[in-house]
Amino acid sequence: MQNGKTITLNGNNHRPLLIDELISPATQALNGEEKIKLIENHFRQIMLLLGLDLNDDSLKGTPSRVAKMYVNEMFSGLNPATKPEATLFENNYGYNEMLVEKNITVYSCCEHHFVPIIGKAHVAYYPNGKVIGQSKINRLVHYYCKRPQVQERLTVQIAGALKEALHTEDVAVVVDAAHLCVASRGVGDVGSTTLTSHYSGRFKREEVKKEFLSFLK
Ligand SMILES: Nc1nc2c(ncn2[C@@H]2O[C@H](COP(=O)(O)OP(=O)(O)OP(=O)(O)O)[C@@H](O)[C@H]2O)c(=O)[nH]1
Ligand SMILES: [Zn+2]
Repeated sequence: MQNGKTITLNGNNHRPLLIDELISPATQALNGEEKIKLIENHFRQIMLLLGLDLNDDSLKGTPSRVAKMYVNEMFSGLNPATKPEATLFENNYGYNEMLVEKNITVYSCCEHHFVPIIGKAHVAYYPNGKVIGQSKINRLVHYYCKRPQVQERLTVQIAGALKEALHTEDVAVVVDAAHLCVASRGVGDVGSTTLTSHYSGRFKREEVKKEFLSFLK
C-alpha cells in the first residue's frame, strides 16, 4: 500500500507492442507524482544496500532526483501522453523527392544495463500528399529514445511512427550509436558503435537506398 493505493507490479503481465505500446494496468493507475514517490523509496533502498550514507548532505536528495529524472526525463517516452503530434502540411510545392533529416541526436538508455546509448539517427521519406514539420521527425525520435531500449526496437519504432504519421511506406531509418554498456563496463570497447537500419517501400530499391546512404556520407 502506498499513498492510499495498492499496486501489484507484475513484470510478466504485459508485452509492449512495437508502435502503440501498452502500459501495464497497475502502472496506468498511478499518476506521475505517485510513480516518483514509489521509485524514490525503492532507489533509497538500493543506495542503502550499497552502503551509502543517506544522511550525507550530497546524497540525501539523490533518491528523489533519480526518481524525477526517470519519470519526467529519461523514461518520459513510456507515457503515451508525451507522444508528439505530427504537424502535417499540404505538399503545395509538389516536392516529390527524398527528404532526409540526418544527425538527429539519440540519447537513450540500454534496457539491459540502464546505462546510456548515445548516437545519431538518420531518417528519410518520400512525401505522399503531405509533408511533416521537420522538427516533428526529431521529436518522434526523441520520444522513442526516452525509454529503456534496445537499438533494434528503437529503429523499428521510429520507422513505424513515421509511416503512421506520413501515410506512406516510403521510409528509411538508420541509427548509429555507442552503447555505454559496451564502452564503460563489460567488454570495455570504447571504439565500437552499433548500426541498425530499416528500409521499406521505395527504399528497398538498391538505387534509392544508395542515394539515401550517399546523403549520410
Ligand atoms: N541486440 C542488442 N543487444 C544489446 C543492446 N544493448 C545492449 N545489448 C547487449 O545485451 C547483452 C546482455 O548480455 P548478458 O550476458 O545478459 O549481460 P552481461 O553479462 O552484462 O554481458 P556483457 O555486456 O557481455 O558483460 C550484452 O551482450 C549487451 O551488449 C541492444 O541495443 N541490442
Ligand atoms: Zn547494455
